[in-house]
Amino acid sequence: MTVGSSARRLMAMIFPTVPAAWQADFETFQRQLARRIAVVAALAILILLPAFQFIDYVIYESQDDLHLHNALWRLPVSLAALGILFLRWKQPDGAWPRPLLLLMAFALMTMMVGIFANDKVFQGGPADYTSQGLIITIAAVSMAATRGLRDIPVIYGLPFLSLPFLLIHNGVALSSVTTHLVYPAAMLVVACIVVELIYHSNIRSFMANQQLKESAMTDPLTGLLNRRAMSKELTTAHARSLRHEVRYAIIMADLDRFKRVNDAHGHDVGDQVLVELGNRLTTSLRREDRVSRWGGEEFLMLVQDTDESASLEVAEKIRKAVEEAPFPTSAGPLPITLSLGLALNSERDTTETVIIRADKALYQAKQNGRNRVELAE
Ligand SMILES: Nc1nc2c(ncn2[C@@H]2O[C@H](COP(=O)(O)OP(=O)(O)OP(=O)(O)O)[C@@H](O)[C@H]2O)c(=O)[nH]1
Repeated sequence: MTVGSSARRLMAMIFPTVPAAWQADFETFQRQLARRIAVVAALAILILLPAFQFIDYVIYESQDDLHLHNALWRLPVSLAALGILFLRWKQPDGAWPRPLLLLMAFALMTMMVGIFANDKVFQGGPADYTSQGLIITIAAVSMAATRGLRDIPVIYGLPFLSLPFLLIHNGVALSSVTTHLVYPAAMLVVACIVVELIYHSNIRSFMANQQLKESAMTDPLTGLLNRRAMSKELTTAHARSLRHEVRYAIIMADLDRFKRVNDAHGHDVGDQVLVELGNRLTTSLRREDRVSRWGGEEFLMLVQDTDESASLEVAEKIRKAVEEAPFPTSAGPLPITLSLGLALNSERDTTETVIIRADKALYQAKQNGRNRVELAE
């Protein structure tokens, strides 16, 4: 292994990226994560901000300007939190979680920076208390950056850029503005690191989960759907067929005289034939159709939105794709053929009855000489 490839593997381990095929699932994962964080953060905000407002009154009783100022800074973030809880109730599966979470985080940082800038100059004001508040807020808001570093400018950019102006506006001397910026700037750097670590650990846990999910759904030899996953697909297709009044077809396919291949060339060569068959079946079907390894050398295919002549054409195309070119194996090219049974669903069917009819048609194809398609009655 070269130094370059080791470095690349190390970088991929530290900064994993999501493969294109999983992007849609990753979006869903991100949205669910953002929704959970948004709801918890909104509840925390709606409990903590009124509590802080009350504590301000108790500690700094006579400073009405301070209370009004703080209440105004606290209002937008409280509204954003209320908006999140409202949408969670009205549109639980909507696309709002990420944008609203970012908006609430931005409002929270703006609030904190505003209060921080004001308390720095307030006579007897709670400067230390807001410095600590700023640190805690930055740490808490880091959770809102569900896309890592790229969310930071959205959340922190404007509040931090406006901090020097707020300080000057509140009467801080130009010469001491930079002193007041040290704390927030240091926290910003820490936040960037934390956010990136959280983001990549999220990606890693998503990928681990996804790999588990995929391996529970696929046949390890051919990479096709396994029987369990295909059963789910059939249930969905059946419900869809009833709802939209469209038909689906099930094609049950079985290699002809496959035992002879195993006996003559060994199990490994037999496995190579199964893998090649999986590829040919997949490339013969449309994207919305499904192929599964139903049992040892038996494959079940689901053809969506179809009718008798179209599905017969598909089955014939598959048969030809297997027959027309020998299968490349380590024992050399082997001529292979496939028998297929085809059944279309009707209103009276369940998925099980369609499978039984496809199976019977397959049996008929074997009886009638193999390497052929039979349509179920
Ligand atoms: N290499 C390999 N062979 C398998 C696998 N699963 C099942 N088989 C073999 O598939 C063969 C099926 O044989 P049979 O049921 O007798 O059928 P056939 O020889 O294909 O004959 P017909 O179906 O009647 O045309 C058996 O030899 C099984 O061992 C597998 O995962 N790998």
